[in-house]
Amino acid sequence: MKITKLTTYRVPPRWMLLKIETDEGIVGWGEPVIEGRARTVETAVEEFAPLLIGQDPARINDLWQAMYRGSFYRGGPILMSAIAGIDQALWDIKGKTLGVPVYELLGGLVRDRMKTYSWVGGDRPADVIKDIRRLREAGFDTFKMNGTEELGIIDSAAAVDAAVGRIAEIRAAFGQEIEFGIDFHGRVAAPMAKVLLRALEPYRPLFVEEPVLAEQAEYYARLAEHTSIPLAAGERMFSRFDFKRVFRDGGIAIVQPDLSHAGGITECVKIAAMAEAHDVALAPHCPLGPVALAACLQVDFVSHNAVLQEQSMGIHYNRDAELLDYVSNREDFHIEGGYIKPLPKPGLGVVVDEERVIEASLRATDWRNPLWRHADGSIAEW
Ligand SMILES: O=C(O)C(=O)C[C@@H](O)[C@H](O)CO
Ligand SMILES: [Mg+2]
Repeated sequence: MKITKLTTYRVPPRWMLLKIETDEGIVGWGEPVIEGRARTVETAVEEFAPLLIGQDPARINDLWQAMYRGSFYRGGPILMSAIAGIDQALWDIKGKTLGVPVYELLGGLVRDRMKTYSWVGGDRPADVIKDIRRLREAGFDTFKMNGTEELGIIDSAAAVDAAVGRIAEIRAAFGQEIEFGIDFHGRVAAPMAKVLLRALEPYRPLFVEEPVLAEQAEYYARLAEHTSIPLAAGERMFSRFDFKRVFRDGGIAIVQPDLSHAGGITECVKIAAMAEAHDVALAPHCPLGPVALAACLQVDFVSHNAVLQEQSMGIHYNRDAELLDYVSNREDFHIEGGYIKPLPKPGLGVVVDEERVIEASLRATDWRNPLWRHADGSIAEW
């Protein structure tokens, strides 16, 4: 079998889907995208195409190494997202060729269902109580929200109290009937992370995510000494080589590689195994589309240390398209009581409605994350 064509489709709300065709008619789908840089990743995919056209899609490991090591300048969000989507599509082709889901090719299931969580509140964490109530009716009991609005490197007691007060309200409203992660989203600098973590302790969040920016990873171990709250990170790390420093230095209890940013299934199963060796849990990051989620689930179902799966149903980014809009086999993505079952179909397990993708690609917009500024006019982390 030979790879014959790569086609990318940028689609609302902010995703990009990749179709890889072969000379035997089997097609694989991937989701190579970095939110806010879809066109840049699209160019990176186009630049990898000459390396792939004419090659045997079954040789995923060799093609992965050729894309990664064939780039003298390597790693980082753009190239690793391009490789991720291509890798996903190659695994999709392999599974479809052999007539089995990818998890069967990775040693089979380690669990019968996977726990998922939903986002509540928006960029500025408002209305979380209302959102939790609505999603609890849909059977969810685990949630994630932004922990703060803009926050200064050093900020006021009032800003801390506003952040903590929201969490206190949640516990007052729902007690221990729900669990939730708090995403600091890189908005919190190390000095304030200590203050906030200490103030949030009484409310026992399931985890605090990106307690500081990924480029401040050396603080994870120090912050972990300072709090019992499990710390999570990973969406802005892009390969084993980024994660190995986190495992070496410690401090992170949950790693959250993004299957569409960190080199795809081939790389993320290795990151998952590294995490297991360090007694670190896996909770893949996935605020993206259905192909990314399907790739996450393939890794979740073969990873002993997988504990939680993010999915974007109802997330505040999905303005003009929802998670399953481009999927024909929506029933396979049914979430019951917050759990999802293994996707039964061959390959990644997602049947892409190509007509809807093509139609939607005609109205794709260039999503960009907002640029926030503090009251003094200086740039604020979003
Ligand atoms: O889902 C998460 O954990 C996030 O932090 C959302 C963020 O990743 C946005 O997708 C960036 O555009
Ligand atoms: Mg996050």
